Amino acid sequence: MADRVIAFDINAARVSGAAEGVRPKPALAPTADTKTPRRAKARSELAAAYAGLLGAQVPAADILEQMLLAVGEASAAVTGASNDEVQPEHIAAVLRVAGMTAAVEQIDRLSPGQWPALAQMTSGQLVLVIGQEHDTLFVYDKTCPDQRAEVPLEDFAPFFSGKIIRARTSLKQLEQRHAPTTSTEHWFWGAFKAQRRAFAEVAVGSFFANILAVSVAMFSMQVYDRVIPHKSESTLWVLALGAMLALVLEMALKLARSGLMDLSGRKIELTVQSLLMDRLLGMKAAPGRRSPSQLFSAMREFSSVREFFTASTIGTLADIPFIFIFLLLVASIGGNLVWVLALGAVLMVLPGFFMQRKMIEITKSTQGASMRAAKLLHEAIYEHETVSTQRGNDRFKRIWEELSTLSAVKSSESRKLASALTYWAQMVQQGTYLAAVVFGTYMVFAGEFTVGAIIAIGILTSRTLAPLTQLAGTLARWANVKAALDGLDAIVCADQVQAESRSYLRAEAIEGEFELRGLEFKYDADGATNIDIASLRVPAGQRVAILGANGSGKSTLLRLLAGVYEPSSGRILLDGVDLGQLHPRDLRRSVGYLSQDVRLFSGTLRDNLNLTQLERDEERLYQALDFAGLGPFLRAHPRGLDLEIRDGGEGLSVGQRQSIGWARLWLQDPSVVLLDEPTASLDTTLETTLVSRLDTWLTGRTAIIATHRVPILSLTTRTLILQNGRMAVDGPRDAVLAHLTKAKAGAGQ
Ligand SMILES: Nc1ncnc2c1ncn2[C@@H]1O[C@H](COP(=O)(O)OP(=O)(O)OP(=O)(O)O)[C@@H](O)[C@H]1O
Repeated sequence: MADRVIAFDINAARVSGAAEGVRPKPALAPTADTKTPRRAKARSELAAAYAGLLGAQVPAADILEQMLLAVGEASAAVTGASNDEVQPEHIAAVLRVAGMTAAVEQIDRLSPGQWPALAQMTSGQLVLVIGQEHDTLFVYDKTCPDQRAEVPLEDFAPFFSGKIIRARTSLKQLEQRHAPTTSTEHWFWGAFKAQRRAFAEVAVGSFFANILAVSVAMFSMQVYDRVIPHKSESTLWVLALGAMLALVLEMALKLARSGLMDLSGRKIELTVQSLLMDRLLGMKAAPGRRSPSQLFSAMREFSSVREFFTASTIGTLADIPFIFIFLLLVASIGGNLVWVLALGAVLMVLPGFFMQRKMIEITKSTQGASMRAAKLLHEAIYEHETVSTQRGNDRFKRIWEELSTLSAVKSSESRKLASALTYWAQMVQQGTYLAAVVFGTYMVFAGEFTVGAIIAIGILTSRTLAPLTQLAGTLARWANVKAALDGLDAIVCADQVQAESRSYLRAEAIEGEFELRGLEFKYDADGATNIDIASLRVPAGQRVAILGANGSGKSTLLRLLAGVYEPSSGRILLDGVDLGQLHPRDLRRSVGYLSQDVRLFSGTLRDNLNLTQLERDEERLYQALDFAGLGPFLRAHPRGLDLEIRDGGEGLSVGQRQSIGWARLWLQDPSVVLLDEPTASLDTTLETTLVSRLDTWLTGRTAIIATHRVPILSLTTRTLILQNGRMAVDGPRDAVLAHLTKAKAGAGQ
C-alpha cells in the first residue's frame, strides 16, 4: 500500500536557526516516510513525547505495541478502519491505556489554550504542538537542540486539518503520582464498594417491599376484628383490594430489586474475575509459590463465591434489618409477646454461628481432597500415554479411589451439618409460631387481645422469621465461600512480576551487558545453594556457551538472567541496572528466552507464533518459520498457519515445537537471547542450517547458550562450565575445548 503523503515539512517550516528575516516555506514534496510500519513507529515516538509532556513516562516501544493492538481487530470494529493505518482514534485509545483521558477533537481556530496536543495535518501527518504564543507555534522536533521548533501560524494553518488529539492527565493518574498510596481495599469487598449506589437503591426497595409485606397481616386483623363482627361486605372487598394491590406492588419492587442485584452482581463478578486473571498471569515464577494444581483449584472455587452472591442471598441479607420493623409492629399489637419472637429469632441463627468453625474445617479438608483429585485427573488425562505404557494404571486407580472416598465422606459430613442447621431453623420457626399463638390465646382469655390480633401475629411471625430460615442456609454455605476466598487471597496477594506500588526504570533499548555480583540462588530456602557465582561479566554482543553436567544449574542460571527467578542474594545487572529495577515490559521485549521445553497452546499455529498478537503480516510469520526450518512444511500443509494445535499442544512433533520456539524468538527480535538447549530436539541437517543462519542473526546480540551440542558451540566465542551451580571454567571457546579434550584423553589412558 504505497500511499504518497504530501507532508507538512517541519524542517522547512521552522524558524529556529533560520536566517533572520527569511521565513521558510513549508515543503510540499512527497516524503519518503510513507510506509505504514515506519509511520506507526514515528507516531508512537510522537505519542511517547506527548505523554512525556504530560508527565507520563511511557516508552515509544510500549506505545507502538499498544498502537498495533489498537489497529487490530478491536479497533477496526470501533473506528471502521479497514487497513493497517494508525488513525488518530487509535492514538487516543493508546493514550487512554497509558492512563490519560484522550479524545480526538475538531477545532476551528488555533488558540493557545488547546496545546499541548497532537495536530493532524491535511496530509495525514501528525505534529506535536507544544504551545502557542501569539502567531507562533512551538512544535516538537527532536532534531533541534532544545527539541522544539518555532513555526509561524500562517505557515502551519494552511496545512492543518482541524483535527487534534488532546490528552489530559486523569485524576486517577494525578492521585497515583501525588497522593501517598494508602489504599488497603480488599480485592473482593472493594469491588462491592463500587456498587454502593446500586446497593443503596436495593435497600430503599427492600424498605418499601417490607412495609408492603405487612398488608396481609393487617388485612387479616381487620377482617377478624371489624368485618366479621359487623358483617360489612363492602369493607371486606375494599380491604381485600388494598391488600392485593400491596402484594402486587411488593412483587414489582422485589422483581426490580433482584434485577438491580443481578446487574451489580455481574459487574462485581466481571471486575473480580478480571483482577484474578491479571494477578494469576502477573505472578512471579518464584520457587515455593503455590503449586499449579493449588492455583487451578483456587481459581475454580471462585464459582462457589459467585453462586453465593446471587440475588437470593443478597435479597435475604437485605431483608434482615427489616426484621426489626416487624418486631416493632408485633410489639405495637401484642406488647410483650414480641419477646417470644425475639427469642425464636436468636435461637434460629445461633447454631449457625457456632458451627462456622467446624463447617470451615470440613470444607477445607473436602477442598484439599478435591484439589488432589483434580491434579490426579489432569495427570491421568494429559499424561495418559506415560501412565499406560509405564503401567501406572493401578497406582492412579488406587489414589483416585482413596481421594474419592475421602471427598465423599467429607462432603456428606458437610451436607449433614448444613441440613441439620436448616431443619433446626425451620423447627424453631414453627415452635415460635406455636409459642406466639399460646401466649396470644392467654391474652385473649385475659381480654387483652382480639382473635384478629392472634391471626395477624401468626402471619407476622412467619414473615419476621422467614429471612432467618434462609440465613441459616446461607451461614451453612458461607464456610465454602470463606474457604474459596482464602484460596483466592493467596493468588491475589502473591508477589507480582510488576508490583503496583513501585516504579520501574524504563529502558527504550537494552544493549545486553550482563554483570553478576555475588549471585546465589536456592530453590528451597532451607536447601542447598543451586547457583553460586561470585562474579561474572558478559559484555554486550558477546556469544557465550554454558556447558555442564545434567543438574549443574545451566537452566536455572538462564532463568535468573531472563528475570524469571529472582536471586536469593546478590545482584544481576543488565546494562548496569539491577534486573529487578527494569520495567518487566522492557525486559520481556528486549530479552528473548528460549526454554528447553517449548510449550504450545490450543488454537491455531498462527496464534501460537504470535502470542503477543502484534504481528499481523503473514509474510513475516512465514519468514520466521523459514528461519526456524518449518517454512517448507507449512507452506505445503493444507491448513498452513491455520493448522490446529490441539489441547495440550498436540499437533506438532517435539522438534517442530522447538522450531516454533525459534520462530517466536525471531519475531520478537530481542537484543539479548538466552537459549536453553536450543537445538536438542532438531535433526542434524536442520541444526546445521539453523546454526549457519544464526551466525548472521546473532550479530550485535548478546547470546548466552546452554548446550550439550557441539555444532552450536561454533557460534560462540567464550565458554563457561558450571559444576554444581558454581563456575568451574571460564575462558575463550577454543582454549576451553582444547583443555576439555586433553582432560578427556588423559582420563581415557
Ligand atoms: N523447580 C525446581 N525446584 C527445585 N529444584 C530444582 C528445580 N529445577 C531444578 N532444580 C534443581 O536445581 C539444580 C539445577 O537444575 P537445572 O535444571 O538448572 O540443571 P541443568 O544444568 O539445566 O540440567 P540439564 O542439563 O539436565 O538441563 C538441579 O539439582 C535440580 O535438581
